Amino acid sequence: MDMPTIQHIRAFTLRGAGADYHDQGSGHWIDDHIWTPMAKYPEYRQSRQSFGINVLGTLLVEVEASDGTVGFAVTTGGELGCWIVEKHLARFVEGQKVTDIEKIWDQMYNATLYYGRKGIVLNTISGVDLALWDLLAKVRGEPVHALLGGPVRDELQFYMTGARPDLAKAQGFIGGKLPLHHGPAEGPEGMRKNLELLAAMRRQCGDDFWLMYDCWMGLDLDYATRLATTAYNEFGLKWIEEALPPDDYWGYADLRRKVPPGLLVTTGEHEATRWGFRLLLEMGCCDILQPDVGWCGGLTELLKISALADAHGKLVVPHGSSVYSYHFVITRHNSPFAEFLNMSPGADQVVPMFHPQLLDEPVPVNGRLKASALDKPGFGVRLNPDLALHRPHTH
Ligand SMILES: C[C@H](O)[C@H](O)[C@@H](O)[C@@H](O)C(=O)O
Ligand SMILES: [Mg+2]
Repeated sequence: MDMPTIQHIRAFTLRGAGADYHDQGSGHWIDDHIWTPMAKYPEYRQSRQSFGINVLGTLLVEVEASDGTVGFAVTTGGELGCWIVEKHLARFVEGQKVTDIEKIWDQMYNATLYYGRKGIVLNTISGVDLALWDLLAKVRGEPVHALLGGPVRDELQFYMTGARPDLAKAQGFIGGKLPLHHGPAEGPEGMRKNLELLAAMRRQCGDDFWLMYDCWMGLDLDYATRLATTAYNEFGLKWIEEALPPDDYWGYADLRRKVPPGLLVTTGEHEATRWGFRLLLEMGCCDILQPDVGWCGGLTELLKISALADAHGKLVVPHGSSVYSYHFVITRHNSPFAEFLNMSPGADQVVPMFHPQLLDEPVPVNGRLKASALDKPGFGVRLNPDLALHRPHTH
C-alpha cells in the first residue's frame, strides 16, 4: 500500500477552555484559591489566572495528507505554538510519508534543542506528534490504540480531579483528587484548613475511597512532609501530587524517603522527554509518573517514557488529557487507571474535558469507559466546526 504524504500542516489558536482547560470563566472550582508557587504573593493567591495560568490558550495542529485525509490535535500552546509550527517545524513534516512519525519527532526535537527541551516547545512538538498519530490511524482506518498494540483490558477506570470527591464517589469513580488550597505562606492556619477539608471528605467518602491532594508545585519539603504525614496517618491520603517545583528532583527524593511507607509520591505533569522522566526514575523521586501526553513530547515520547518506567516497576498514569491519554492507557499494563479532570464549574457534572473543542469526546459512565468507546478511526473525535479558529502565522 503506497502511503500518502503529508502535504500541509497548519497551526491555529483557540481561546476559551478546551485544551487550555485553565482558561475558564469566573466562579470555576479550578480557579478558586488553589495553592501555587506564586501564592507566596498575596495578590496572586486567589486566582491562578491573575498570574497568567491561562495566557497561552489552545494550539490546534492540523495535518493534511495527499489523499485528503486530515488529522488534528489540540494542546496547550496558543500563538507561541503556532509560530514554532509554521516558522520552524513545518519543514520536517511537509513532504514526509504519514508513517514517518519517528523520524519527524527526532528532527523536531533535535532542531529545537538549542531553545527547547521542555515547556512550550515540547508542548508544540507534542501537538504535532498527536496530530500525526491521528492522521496515520485515520489513513489506516483504525483507532490509535490499535497502532499501539491494542487494549490490554476491556475498560478504563478513572479517578476524578475536582472540588467534589464526594460526588466523584457517587458517580462511580475510584477516587477523588482535591486541589490544595493553602500552603506555607498561610502557616498553621492554612495547614489546619487543608487537613479539615480532607477530614470532611474522608467522612463523606468512607475509608476505602481513594483521596489525593494535588499541590501544583507550590510547597517546600518541610511543609509537604508534615502535610503528607498527618494526611496519611489520620485520613488515609493515597498520594501527594506535585508537592515541589519540577526541577527539585533532590527534594522529591527526600520527600519520598521522609513520608510514611504506604503513602505514594507522584509527579511528572510538567516534566518532558524520556530524559526528564529517567531523572525522576533514577533519583527515586516518585511512585507514579504522571506525564501529560500533550506536554511531554506526544505519544511517540510517552511510549518511550512508559517502557522506561515499566522497566523500573513504576506506574504511568498520564495527567488528564482526554482521548489523547485514553488511547494510550488502555494499551499499557503499567497504566491501570486514568485521570478524569472534571471541567464543570461546580465539579458536579461529568462533562467532556476539552469542551467545547472536541465533538464525540467520550466521558466516563459510572467512572468507567469501555475500550469499545474508543473504536473510531484516529483519536475518534472531530473538531467543533463552530469554533473561531485563528491562524496567526503561515509558512
Ligand atoms: C487541579 C490542579 O490544580 C490542576 O489544575 C490540574 O490540572 C492538574 O494538576 C491535575 O493533576 O489534574
Ligand atoms: Mg496534577
